Amino acid sequence: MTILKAQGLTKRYGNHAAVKDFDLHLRERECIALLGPNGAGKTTTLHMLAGLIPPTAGVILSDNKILNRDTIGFLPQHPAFFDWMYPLEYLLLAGTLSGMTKRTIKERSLQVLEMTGLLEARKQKIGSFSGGMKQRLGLAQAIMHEPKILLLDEPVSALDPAGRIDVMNILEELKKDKAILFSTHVLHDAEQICDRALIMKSGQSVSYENIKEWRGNQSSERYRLETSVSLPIEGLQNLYEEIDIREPKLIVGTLRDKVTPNMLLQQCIRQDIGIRYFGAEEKTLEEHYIEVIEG
Ligand SMILES: Nc1ncnc2c1ncn2[C@@H]1O[C@H](COP(=O)(O)OP(=O)(O)OP(=O)(O)O)[C@@H](O)[C@H]1O
Repeated sequence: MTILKAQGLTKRYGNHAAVKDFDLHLRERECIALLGPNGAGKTTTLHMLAGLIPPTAGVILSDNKILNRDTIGFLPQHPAFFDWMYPLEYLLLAGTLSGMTKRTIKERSLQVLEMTGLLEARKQKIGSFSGGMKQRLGLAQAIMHEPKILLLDEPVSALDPAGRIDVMNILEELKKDKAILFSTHVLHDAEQICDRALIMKSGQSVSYENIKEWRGNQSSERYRLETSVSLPIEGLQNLYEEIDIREPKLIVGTLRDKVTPNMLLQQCIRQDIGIRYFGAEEKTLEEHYIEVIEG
């Protein structure tokens, strides 16, 4: 069932359309990545969906009714923290702003700190937190009131690899009972965790892929060949229809009609080329993204 629907969403600043005719169908427990270059309109879209800025045109519905803000948890791109506060004070503030009672806030704060791996750090001031811990506290704030929908603006872009993995693991858990829409420039994460990827360019949605179906639809006729020596390409080249020599020891390509992978491997053996890896290669979301953005 669609839990968040947007139709014809548009935001104009003067003559400039930051977002134009944007449609979205976010289903229960679905995770969608919002991708696009800087300035594509991702933040503006998330702000409209979160009710932070009014759209110039278009409608936003939840369960086919006018969106109730209580169903949304939002993590801004640059969450503001008071360094002198303790995490529980910050969550008290967030819970109070969401209209929660003091008693519920107390219980729920400990739960969300546990979920975000910050329970042990509850006696530390926020000022002593690392970037990753702050981002997790931002997530804790977003889920305080148990929203059904999470909107996250670049939750991992500013984090180091360990911090990114922590946040991604939390999102994996959260998506078991929440619908999540998050913007990111880290395409690998989007590919790992999301059901769909929505690519925006110049304020418009230009590609909307179901990641599983998109993978299944790919004809895996590209092969990746990694060798232990720099490739003497003569002899191999005429077996390929299309060839991409990425590095001296790595080529990716599609074989000619009637050429089998075995024939390619036999040719490598004849030329005494040591094979380190050979296998079918699927297109990555990153390659698809670049084709869509540059196309
Ligand atoms: N308050 C504003 N006034 C005028 N123009 C704005 C305003 N907010 C955003 N824009 C413009 O709208 C466009 C979309 O901006 P937005 O921040 O939504 O992009 P984004 O995809 O989130 O970019 P990034 O990846 O850099 O965060 C940009 O051209 C931006 O300059």
